[in-house]
Amino acid sequence: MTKQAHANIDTDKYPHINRGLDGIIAFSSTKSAIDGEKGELNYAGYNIDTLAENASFEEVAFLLWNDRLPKADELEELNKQLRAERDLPEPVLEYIRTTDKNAEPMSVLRTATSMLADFDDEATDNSPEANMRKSIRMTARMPAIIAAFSRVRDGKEIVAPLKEGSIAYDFLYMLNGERPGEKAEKVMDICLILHAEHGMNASTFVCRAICSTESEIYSGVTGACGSLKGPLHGGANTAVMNMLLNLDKDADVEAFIRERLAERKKVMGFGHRVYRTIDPRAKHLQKMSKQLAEETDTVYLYEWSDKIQQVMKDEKNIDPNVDFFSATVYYSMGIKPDLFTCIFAMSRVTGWTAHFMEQAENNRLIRPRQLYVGEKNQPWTPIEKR
Ligand SMILES: CC(=O)SCCNC(=O)CCNC(=O)[C@H](O)C(C)(C)COP(=O)(O)OP(=O)(O)OC[C@H]1O[C@@H](n2cnc3c(N)ncnc32)[C@H](O)[C@@H]1OP(=O)(O)O
Ligand SMILES: O=C([O-])CC(=O)C(=O)O
Repeated sequence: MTKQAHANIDTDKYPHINRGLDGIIAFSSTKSAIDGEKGELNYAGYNIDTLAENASFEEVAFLLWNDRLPKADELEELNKQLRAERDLPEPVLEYIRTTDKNAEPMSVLRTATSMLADFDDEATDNSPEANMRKSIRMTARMPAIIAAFSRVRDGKEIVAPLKEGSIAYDFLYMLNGERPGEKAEKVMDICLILHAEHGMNASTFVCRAICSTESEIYSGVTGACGSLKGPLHGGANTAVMNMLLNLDKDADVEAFIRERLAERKKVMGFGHRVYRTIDPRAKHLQKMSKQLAEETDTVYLYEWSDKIQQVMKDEKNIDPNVDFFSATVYYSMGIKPDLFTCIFAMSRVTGWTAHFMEQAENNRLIRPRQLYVGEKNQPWTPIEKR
């Protein structure tokens, strides 16, 4: 009955209803520009290709938080702060040690990020200065949470951060218990750059909506984690890998995809609300996926991905998004599929916090309207007569 009420909406009478807020401009922002037709993405004035080729993730974080690139001493200072803040409070480590080993890593990341607020004296200080310090703290600590849970559930000791090098370097060190090579660090760094910011995506919208009530930044990031983990958003990278790993080695991938489409099922890692062509981030990830597959024994996964891309183009004219090739990149690096979305989050925290601070600077409560499609003023029926 309720479903029927939604289906019966007279769209001539209510032309302004916009399911999914598609195309609605709700904010102005200096953080990123997406040209969905051209397949172009800029972060605060810099093309993603330029950043992927030249920047470090830490430089991108500075750019998103300050709308300009850092000078050498500013980058050094930011790196110093990011390294100094990597330790987790003991109760957060204890939560990670004692939570269910089968918990979803994104749920653990969400809960532990929320807990960080309890051990931050500045948690409820909404001043721009405190928000910047908390953004740095969360960016520094989220990788430690992910790595710690990954080790604990595998029955291994938690590895403390080295507090050296880049976020990518220390994350891989904490995850694997050994210092990463230059190439692995570089690949991870580029992945973090590519995932840092993307306009008014669902999780960033959630973060801004939380900010708009004058709540605080840990709540914004916690809510954003909850939004990102859904399979229609950041959770798609895990879903892509699970789809590939569930196929038999001799599977007819083309037939598998055609069958899914015939059943009107979605193929994860494809399609986008804004892009009408290939996601510019996917191009970088595809290149890395191919190279890494050739260096490991996972060439078949790249070949499957390539085939899926062709079928999706032929059948639906739909292109890969950021989640499609990131899946095989992380897999080739030996990372477990259910950690992929966490890696997305440890990058996107920079975009979320940048938007939180931007919203706080120019705030208005976010509160759209709904069209009520139910009954009204019904007579009361006593419980025994219902
Ligand atoms: C980081 C990110 O969040 S990137 C997105 C990650 N999500 C995914 O990869 C999940 C798969 N993709 C999708 O579900 C969608 O493309 C979304 C959610 C990303 C965008 O959704 P919307 O803008 O609402 O588009 P919508 O879902 O209405 O799709 C429009 C049409 O394209 C089809 N379509 C879109 N994506 C796909 C897909 N991945 N596989 C098959 N068909 C698809 C839909 O079935 C629909 O077809 P129809 O008009 O015949 O019904
Ligand atoms: O913009 C979106 O809707 C989703 C996306 O690609 C992202 O958040 O990176």
